[in-house]
Amino acid sequence: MTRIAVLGAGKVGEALLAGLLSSGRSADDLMFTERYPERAAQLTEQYGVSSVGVAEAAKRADVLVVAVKPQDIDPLLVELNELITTRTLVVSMCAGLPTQLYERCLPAGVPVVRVMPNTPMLVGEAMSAVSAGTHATEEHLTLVEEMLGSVGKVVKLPEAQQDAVTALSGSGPAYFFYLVEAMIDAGILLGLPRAVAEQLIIQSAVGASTMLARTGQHPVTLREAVTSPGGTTINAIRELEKHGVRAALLAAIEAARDRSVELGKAHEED
Ligand SMILES: NC(=O)C1=CN([C@@H]2O[C@H](COP(=O)(O)OP(=O)(O)OC[C@H]3O[C@@H](n4cnc5c(N)ncnc54)[C@H](O)[C@@H]3O)[C@@H](O)[C@H]2O)C=CC1
Ligand SMILES: O=C(O)[C@@H]1CCC=N1
Repeated sequence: MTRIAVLGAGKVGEALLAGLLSSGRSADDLMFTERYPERAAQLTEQYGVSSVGVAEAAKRADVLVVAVKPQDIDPLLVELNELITTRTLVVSMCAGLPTQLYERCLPAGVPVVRVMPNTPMLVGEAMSAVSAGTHATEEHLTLVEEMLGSVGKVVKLPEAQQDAVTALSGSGPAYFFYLVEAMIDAGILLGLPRAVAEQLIIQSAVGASTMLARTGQHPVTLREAVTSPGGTTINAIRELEKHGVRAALLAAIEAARDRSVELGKAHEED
């Protein structure tokens, strides 16, 4: 079995480890590095996966999944440059960072695959997009697609689209959580107990997303089915339009895309 090391076991690193374990992968084939020893000990206790140093990860793993913040990448690349060969596949999950950065800083010919996952990986419902770097072969891509396919859905896209993907599905869960949070507040405004408002909205979100995933119907059709002539929903829709919610989402996602581009530019060669 392919041995995978996650470098940086924060929110995404943990989601990947948890998702891979739930999909049936053995803890013996997984390892992680983590800068904070307390965090490392807690994850080992919870998941039974070993915490290792970066040198051991580079020596033992076939795939190194980089899941540190983009701002923390430089010292890690300096370390890895001394430790890896072209036999190791490097998978970057970092927002904005191009495969070219890795190819420039690591030994010549190292295969790199850029991935943008999202946190529902934790529950096997990730949406991930993968793009091959210069030296990544079809076999490398297949390996990464299999790994991510066990924790959700995967699409293969040109790397030029990764900043848009990051804004859309990488950050996407946050937008849904934000909407849920705001709708629970509306329940409070209408005088419902918080626990009741939470239950009503969370189950409505689960129901709506299951319909989207299972019926194959367009969101407009599903929304129209809830919007009765002279009924309640259309009054709410009028307010959403009046407050520019659609335009706000377009602008918000564009701003996220711009930030992803900016994170990549911060690592361009001088
Ligand atoms: N949080 C999210 O929803 C998503 C995040 N990403 C990307 O995933 C990466 C990680 O994000 P998060 O998990 O949210 O960040 P995080 O801050 O929760 O996790 C990063 C972890 O890396 C550790 N770390 C940093 N440098 C290290 C080093 N040299 N050696 C070992 N451990 C090190 C930190 O202690 C921390 O636990 C980022 O690059 C982000 O752009 C991608 C998709 C979604
Ligand atoms: O906010 C961020 O930078 C990361 C990348 C995609 C989702 N979270």
